[in-house]
Amino acid sequence: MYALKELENGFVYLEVKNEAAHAKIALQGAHIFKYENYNGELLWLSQISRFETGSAIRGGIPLCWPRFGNLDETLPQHGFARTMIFELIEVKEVSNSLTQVHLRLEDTPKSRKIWNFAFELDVVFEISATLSISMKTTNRDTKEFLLTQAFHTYFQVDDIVKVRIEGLEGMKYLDTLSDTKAVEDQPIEIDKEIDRVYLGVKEDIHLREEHKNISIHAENSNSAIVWNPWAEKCSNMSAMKPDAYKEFVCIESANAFDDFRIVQPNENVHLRATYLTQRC
Ligand SMILES: O=P(O)(O)OC[C@H]1O[C@@H](O)[C@H](O)[C@@H](O)[C@@H]1O
Repeated sequence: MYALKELENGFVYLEVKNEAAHAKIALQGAHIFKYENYNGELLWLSQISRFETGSAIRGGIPLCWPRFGNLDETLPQHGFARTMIFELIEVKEVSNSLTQVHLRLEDTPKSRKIWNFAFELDVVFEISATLSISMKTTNRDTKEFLLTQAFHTYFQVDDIVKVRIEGLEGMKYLDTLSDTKAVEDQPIEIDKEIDRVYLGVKEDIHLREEHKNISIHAENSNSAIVWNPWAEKCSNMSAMKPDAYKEFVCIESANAFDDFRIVQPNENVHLRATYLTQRC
């Protein structure tokens, strides 16, 4: 079953339930903020996140589009899609345990003021025993445009200091905190602030905890970001409780930095990620 729901302030989201999973997707930002299957909840959501037009939800999977990060001073950090209202194109109950949700954003006078291109951004979720999300960017303009993008996925974890991230060993990364480059020599464990952009990513990434493994399979992505703000930054961030950094890690499948795309008129670019959860 699925239903469109509206909060008192007019904020609209789609609720999907099938035999395999339960999900909630806001029309603002095509932003999934809940996905639960028989292995429990996948996504972290801030207890104090605002659900209101114009501010991005803190948690779930914000879409960074048409920019990842803040290198382009002409655009807001992580682009503008996460605060735009998408159109719900279709919900397809493919089987008892698979629901497809298709949302679309097109350029508007408002988006043209921020980024002066004609485009379509099609986002498709597959809600089943696994979660998959894809973004298809189509250039509807007469001139090419540059695209960087990411699924800014907040994974819920039991305890950040017990997390181990595998699959990025041997990868080059840019440490954006020190603005230095290095090569990852071992699985990642987190005991302080981390903000790294990995390049040349080819393999699946695994987020391992004592009783849970999450595998991230990305398509058409050669970059990934690992981020946790840790205590000091967390206490200064919007819509985050001071201790929230203990409960999540962001592992973002991206086309970021050197992994940017140039999209020619009438061409499109796909980015897709699939998340598989396992109890152990
Ligand atoms: O607060 P925002 O705009 O959602 O960004 C959160 C974080 O997003 C991450 O992707 C960036 O690497 C961090 O530098 C940034 O702080």
